[in-house]
Amino acid sequence: MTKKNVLGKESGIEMAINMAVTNSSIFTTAAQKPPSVPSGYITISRKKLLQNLEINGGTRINSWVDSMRASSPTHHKTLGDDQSSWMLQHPSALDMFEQITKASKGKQIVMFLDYDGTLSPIVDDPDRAFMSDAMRATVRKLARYFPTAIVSGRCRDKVYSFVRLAELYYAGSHGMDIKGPSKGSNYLKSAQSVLCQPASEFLPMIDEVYQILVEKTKSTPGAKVENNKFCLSVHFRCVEEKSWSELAQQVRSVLKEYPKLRLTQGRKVLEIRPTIKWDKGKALEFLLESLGYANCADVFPVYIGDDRTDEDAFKVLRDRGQGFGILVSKIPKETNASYSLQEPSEVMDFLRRLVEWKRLTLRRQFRMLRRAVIDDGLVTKFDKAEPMIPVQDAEMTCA
Ligand SMILES: O=P(O)(O)OC[C@H]1O[C@H](O[C@H]2O[C@H](CO)[C@@H](O)[C@H](O)[C@H]2O)[C@H](O)[C@@H](O)[C@@H]1O
Repeated sequence: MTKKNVLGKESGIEMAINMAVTNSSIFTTAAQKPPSVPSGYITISRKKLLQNLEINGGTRINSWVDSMRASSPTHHKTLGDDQSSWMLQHPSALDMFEQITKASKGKQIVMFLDYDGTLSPIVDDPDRAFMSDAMRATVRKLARYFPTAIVSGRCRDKVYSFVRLAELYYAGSHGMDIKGPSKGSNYLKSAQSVLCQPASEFLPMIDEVYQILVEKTKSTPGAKVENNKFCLSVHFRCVEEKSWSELAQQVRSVLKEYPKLRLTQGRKVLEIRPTIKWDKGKALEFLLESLGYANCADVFPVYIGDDRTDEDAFKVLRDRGQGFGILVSKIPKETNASYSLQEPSEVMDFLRRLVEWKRLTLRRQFRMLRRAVIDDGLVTKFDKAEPMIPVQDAEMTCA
């Protein structure tokens, strides 16, 4: 039933079905359509797709499991035609750097960064997904130049314990737990207290389901249930592939008793979350609004992420026609992102280039301003003031 393409990955049909399982509201209008799928992929009508989903729970489980299998980069070694075609549609953000900065000209860039697989490499143990010191230093510099938010499926406290930068915005639990910087934000001071928890009423239910799932899955070697406060993750990464269907079935059977919870899929993980209409895309909109960019044409949001759950944010940007998404992936995936990066090390390169570009741009602007002041004969006043203004802050004001 599963049609593999030349890279041995899931076919267009399977991708489409899996995406629909994750978010059935996707692709409802022509305007929301993602870029057309690369040649060699097969498309399927929405009606047919929904029929496929209705067949039975088993089909759904199989498609999750097949998709998890397919998403392992170790299965894909060659750069075939499909990959080249996909790269044409989603070129490397590093190769397109100049075009990207040109498009942002005169606008305020706001950065949104997913954590796992974007800032930190994917590892077997979710408790040891540390980001490197070099990445931390890069993100710290980034936040000096642009408002920066971490948007993660993890519990907010947990992702903070990995990132440890108090000057950032954090949206944990797939955006269901948002908080502004606790120190040193150069941007909207009142946003420091921003707090958004649209799923608070689900806390007792999530805790209850966590206990049940821990109990239910403990007979499956390698299975791990992670409590992300407003959502849960059931990890498959260390479970033998032959046990994946059974584990997925166990999770599904628990969820049957909780119609107010839904299942979505990540990288070798099934995620349980409230059925509320809230996701990383909504979190992005909420943060833009909190920063004062709700109806602003002069904002340029950039979202970098590697996961299906990041697609909600990519789609928001595509629909708004503002900024763009960057998908971190070594393999072609159906996506609403415009550009791609292969792995966290490329993300770091991209962020460093962005910092350097902004630093040089601001220095140039600062020099021009200084020249203008000198030309206007205000040199004495200006020269007195200069040492009082740290270059960083002086640069910020003319951004
Ligand atoms: O939104 P994110 O920040 O990308 O969080 C999504 C999930 O990330 C974590 O799981 C993933 O990374 C683990 C560590 O590298 C890996 O072992 C696992 O297989 C991946 O799915 C996190 O543990 C989950 O709770 C998040 O939902």
